[in-house]
Amino acid sequence: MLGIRNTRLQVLRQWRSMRNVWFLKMRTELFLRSRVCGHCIKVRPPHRRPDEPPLIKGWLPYLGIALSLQKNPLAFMKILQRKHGDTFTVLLAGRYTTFILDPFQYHVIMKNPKQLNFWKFSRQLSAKAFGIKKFATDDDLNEDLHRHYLLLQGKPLDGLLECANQQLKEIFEFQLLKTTDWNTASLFGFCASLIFETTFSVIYGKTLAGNRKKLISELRDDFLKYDEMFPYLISDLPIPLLKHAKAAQMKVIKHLMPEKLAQMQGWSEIIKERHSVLEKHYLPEDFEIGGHHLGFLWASMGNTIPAMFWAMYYLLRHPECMEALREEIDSLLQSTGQKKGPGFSIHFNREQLDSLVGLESTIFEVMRLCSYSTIIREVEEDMTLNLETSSYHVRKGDFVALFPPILHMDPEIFEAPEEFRFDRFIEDGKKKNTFFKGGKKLKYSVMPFGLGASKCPGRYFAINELKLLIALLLTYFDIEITDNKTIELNYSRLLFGVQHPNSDIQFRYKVKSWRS
Ligand code: HEM
Repeated sequence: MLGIRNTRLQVLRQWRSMRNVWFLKMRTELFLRSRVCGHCIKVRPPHRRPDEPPLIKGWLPYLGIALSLQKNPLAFMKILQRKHGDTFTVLLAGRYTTFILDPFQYHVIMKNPKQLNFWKFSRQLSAKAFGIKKFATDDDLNEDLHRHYLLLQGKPLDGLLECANQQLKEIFEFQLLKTTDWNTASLFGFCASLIFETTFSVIYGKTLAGNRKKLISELRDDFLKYDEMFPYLISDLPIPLLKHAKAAQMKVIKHLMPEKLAQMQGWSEIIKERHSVLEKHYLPEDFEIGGHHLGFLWASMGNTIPAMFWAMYYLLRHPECMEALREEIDSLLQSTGQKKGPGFSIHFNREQLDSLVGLESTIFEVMRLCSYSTIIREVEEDMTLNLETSSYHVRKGDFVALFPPILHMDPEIFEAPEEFRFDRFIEDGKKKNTFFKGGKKLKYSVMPFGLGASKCPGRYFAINELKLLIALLLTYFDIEITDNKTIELNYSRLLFGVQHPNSDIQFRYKVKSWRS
């Protein structure tokens, strides 16, 4: 009798504990559901259908595998790949996301631009990160703005680079070349300041107000605070920090409202055109105008700043690379009749920058190691993904994604992929673009700039700006690292571009001795 009672009690306890776990899960889910805008938690049958990719839901409601992925994205994706193959679906922050890891299948995204839609995802991101809501109701606005991205390439790019040369001449002459002794600085802060001031002036021109230095420093500091908050803004989670993140966003938007930008002289062609488009779609006092400028500003610097940091970090850690690049730059200066020496007289045009194959290889190697840009599309209607080896059904509202770090760190493509080798992208003194996997030529080998509809329109400017800055720093300064600590990637903005370092590092620089 007592035995039966004990068994009943055990069953009751088990049932209660199961019920509590279930309640906890439901409460978390409902809480998140009530706070999360734009996404709904998908209700799925507990098992995948036979024609769907393997499904990994993780153990956390809503978040799914998000935390495991963020801890060590590459290692975790490799575990999933070993277990489930090159195509699988995961629950990731409220979305079922099908990853295609086989680089020979990447073209699926390009082949189905209508069924695999970039704009929906991009609209949600613009609303969260930049406060732009109008894309959801005004398709023409998106198209009008996109048309002008061509002003970042081709002939207009020459103008932007000319302006960058002028801008850097000022920064070097009036700031960096002023002292003759060693200066110690934090590398990330130094790179962020240099990229911010150069890029902002190239795109928006210069302020007419007298206190120019103060204004640009204020804007830079507010932008960098906003950028720090960026992962929280896009995370979708109801975290207390979100309030601070929104406040930081608002602060930068205020700097970028039309009446403030009207005080700038020398807008680039792209800003003039964007201004006309925004005037057509908004009233002058509409806050979203500032949001559009913030979006463009972030796109132009959000990745370039950490890319510059990592390029300098690897240069400082690899003297053989620094030496080789110095030789390459010196020989370009000689062949173009330019003399190193006191005073800032050096100028590099696009053709000259293009000839710096060692520097370009270094930048691509840095991107290979540090870029986690993930290509994401939303499935418009239930559809079949026809891959070479098999076909999979994916559902409306799910995401399909490519995860290039798997490609970047594939030892079959890049020997010793975890090592920094600055000359990886050089062959017989020329740029090397051809890489193989399993004896087959790859169409894509390094993908920091996205693919297809979402490919970065500023990529040529970005590479040239980085080259220009690094070439000038190496020409005018002796540079040394003063910290011994090893820096790693901080994955807080996982899936979004070049990752930030987990810590800053000290370095020192001194104007080359010909000046003394
Ligand atoms: C190292 C530097 C850079 C990297 C790694 C980079 C990477 C990317 C990536 C991956 C995207 C696509 C995002 C997506 O799929 O959602 C993108 C978009 C974009 N980038 Fe860049 N970018 C860089 C620099 C720049 C610069 C310097 C500019 C402008 C001067 C720029 C302008 C843009 C714009 C306007 C978009 C949005 C395109 C659209 O809406 O379709 N980027 N960038």
